[in-house]
Amino acid sequence: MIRLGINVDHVATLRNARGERYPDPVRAAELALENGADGITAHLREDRRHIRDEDIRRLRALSAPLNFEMAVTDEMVTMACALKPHACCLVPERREELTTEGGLDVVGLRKSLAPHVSRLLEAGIRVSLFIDPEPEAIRTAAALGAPVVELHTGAYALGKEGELERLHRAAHMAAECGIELHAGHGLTYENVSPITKLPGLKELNIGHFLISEAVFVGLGASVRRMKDLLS
Ligand SMILES: CC(=O)[C@@H](O)[C@H](O)COP(=O)(O)O
Ligand SMILES: NCC(=O)COP(=O)(O)O
Repeated sequence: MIRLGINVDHVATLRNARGERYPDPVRAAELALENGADGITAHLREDRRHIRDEDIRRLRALSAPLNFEMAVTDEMVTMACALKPHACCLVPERREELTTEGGLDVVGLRKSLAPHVSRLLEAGIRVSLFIDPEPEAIRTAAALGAPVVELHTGAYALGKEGELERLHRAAHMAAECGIELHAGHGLTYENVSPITKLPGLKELNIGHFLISEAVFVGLGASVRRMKDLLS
């Protein structure tokens, strides 16, 4: 069974558009969980463009697993070690990016990543590295002691040639390295099914499309339909 993590970032985007207190990402998380979500993902960006610190604290108070997405900085690692979410997913961030454009450069940043990964693991937090589907990145993630990798499916979602095959090769490498396989970014009802066929896939994190779909059908229905596609 593939677990479904619902990313509530863009509920916060809508809230922040007017500086109001609604729609509340925590209420969205509760509704998603009532409708089949297995966990909640939220990305506290350094620029706080959507999820804010208080959102993360309130999401952590829910009984469901929180996958805290964050950049690899002292600020975020310290916050994560204090909050102790179920999981942290380490992602790259560039201020000017519209959305997460690529995976974390675990090969190039291996030396600087190592102490942060160790610190999070020592705090009892499951560490996931958000990477492009590259064999060397997976081997490096395993060498860093990360128990999970989340493959960036953005290029696949944009229809880039050969991406699904690339993801399959990466999935086989993750199995060889004994590292748990997750995936996410840009997934929709239309493109998710081939991703569910990745060998060993345990979790998908999906947000933007489902929050967008919720505008028309409601969040409960939006989540339930995706959950059905994963079963
Ligand atoms: C890491 C990832 O793919 C998602 O969390 C994505 O970053 C959502 O946040 P943005 O929409 O701000 O990119
Ligand atoms: N890590 C992927 C995620 O959390 C959600 O990405 P998206 O579905 O909002 O593109």
